[in-house]
Amino acid sequence: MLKKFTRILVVISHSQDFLNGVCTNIIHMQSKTLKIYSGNYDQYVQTRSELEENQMKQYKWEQDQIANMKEYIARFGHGSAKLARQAQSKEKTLAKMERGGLAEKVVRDKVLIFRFVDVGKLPPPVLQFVEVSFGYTPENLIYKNIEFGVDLDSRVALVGPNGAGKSTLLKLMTGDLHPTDGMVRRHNHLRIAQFHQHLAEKLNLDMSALHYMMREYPGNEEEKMRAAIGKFGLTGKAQVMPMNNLSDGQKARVIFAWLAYRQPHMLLLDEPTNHLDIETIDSLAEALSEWDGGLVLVSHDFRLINQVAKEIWVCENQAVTRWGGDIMDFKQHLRKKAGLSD
Ligand SMILES: Nc1ncnc2c1ncn2[C@@H]1O[C@H](COP(=O)(O)OP(=O)(O)OP(=O)(O)O)[C@@H](O)[C@H]1O
Repeated sequence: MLKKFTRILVVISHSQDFLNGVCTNIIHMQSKTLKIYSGNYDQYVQTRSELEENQMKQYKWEQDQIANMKEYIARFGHGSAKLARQAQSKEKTLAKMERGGLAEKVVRDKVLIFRFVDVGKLPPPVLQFVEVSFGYTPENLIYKNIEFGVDLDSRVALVGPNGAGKSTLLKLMTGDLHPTDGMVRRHNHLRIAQFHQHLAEKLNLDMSALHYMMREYPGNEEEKMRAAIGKFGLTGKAQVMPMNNLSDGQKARVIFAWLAYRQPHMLLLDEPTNHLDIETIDSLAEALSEWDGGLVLVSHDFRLINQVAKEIWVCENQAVTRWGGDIMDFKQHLRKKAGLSD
């Protein structure tokens, strides 16, 4: 109904699905300024990410140039006549750049502080795939003879085409699926926690987040559970109202609190950002960067991958292959493959 509404409609909502359904413009408020993005919420996230990525590139480039010029001026400004002339010329270029306006560093409003509990170390090998083959049916193998290890200092992003087997690989890691051939070895004390979208379906939405956590982890004091949920940015009334009333992003935070309370050594995250806004994603990225456990991430969100992954593994053609560059190189590679220019 709201979609057919022809006059101006202003909506303030946490629900991204709702915003996607009814909005044709998104207004972003930050540092006392407003910026309008045309399109729905998903388009806003995409455009804002791209603009910020470009802004950061420009900022870094300009700052490098400025640092080089300043160094030159300091070193040669009082040198021989020729060098001093060059230094003067650089001084002029520098002044011109500054007059023209420099790119500002991208600054984010910090809205949430996520925190995972540090768990200490387990000696490697922590999780090992030994000549693993797997297929849901024997005649259709998704993986053939794959071998790799994941340890607590691993920060891996799994990428690859839809249906290549990324989620399947996570399930083989957790033991939800068993290899058709070969072996997955896990350290005896290894605790793995997996985040995936279907966990939200397991929440009892008539319960509050606090009630839910107390039922899941019985024998704990209320204060302790409140603190555990609070670490993921759900505070006050939001902890005690039925979860039915929470946004998808807030429900995701309950799930993160639930996972974190198990104090995993290793987190496997399958599309964790689907219902999260940019600021929440950044909080998650920061928490993951500060945490000392192992991480395997499946995500279409290249920004998140860029922030937290140290390695990119490509799942394709029944194999898992380490990508030589970073996720931006991989993005470039995909664009080239699809015949898209920069
Ligand atoms: N329970 C299942 N039974 C049979 N086939 C399955 C099952 N789960 C997944 N598949 C199939 O296995 C293949 C790999 O699926 P998987 O979900 O692991 O891929 P993915 O790389 O995670 O894909 P996406 O990026 O689309 O999420 C797909 O062809 C999928 O249809």
